[in-house]
Amino acid sequence: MRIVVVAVGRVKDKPLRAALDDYLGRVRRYVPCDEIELEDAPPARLVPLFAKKTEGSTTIALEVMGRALDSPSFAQAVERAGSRGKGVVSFLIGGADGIPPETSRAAHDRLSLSTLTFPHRLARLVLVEQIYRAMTILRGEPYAH
Ligand SMILES: C[S@@+](CC[C@H](N)C(=O)[O-])C[C@H]1O[C@@H](n2cnc3c(N)ncnc32)[C@H](O)[C@@H]1O
Repeated sequence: MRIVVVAVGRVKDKPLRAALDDYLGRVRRYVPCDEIELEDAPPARLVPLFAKKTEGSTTIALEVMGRALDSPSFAQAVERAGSRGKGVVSFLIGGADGIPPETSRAAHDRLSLSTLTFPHRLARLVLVEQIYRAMTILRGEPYAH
């Protein structure tokens, strides 16, 4: 399995960047994981960008109104997605205006992290933490605090 996080916006805030890098590093102990940042743009420009960056992968759009899962079920969903096709799982995070509807419709799955709406950079951090948690669940290993 390989994981790609495709997110709108750059994380420039140092503490947030450090927290993201910490969890990305933890995920990379288990699987290769890339982070791709897209410039925020109108939907007409974002749709082809998302499509290009996720070509050939199984795509999971992160949306407030997506399927709500607990962490063990999220881990199963990641494992299932990783067993499809080439084994590349792309997670999509939108910008301030969310994921374009066309990109959302094209995704293989739509998952929610909470019924609360987070700023996109914070949603990215919660997502990467949950991917790390999923890896520990799938391997039956303790979560390192
Ligand atoms: C500020 S939110 C976008 C809000 C926008 N009005 C909408 O309804 O999509 C920015 C991005 O963060 C992610 N996000 C924020 N809260 C989320 C949540 N609870 N579950 C999943 N993704 C979330 C989504 O990818 C969303 O596109």
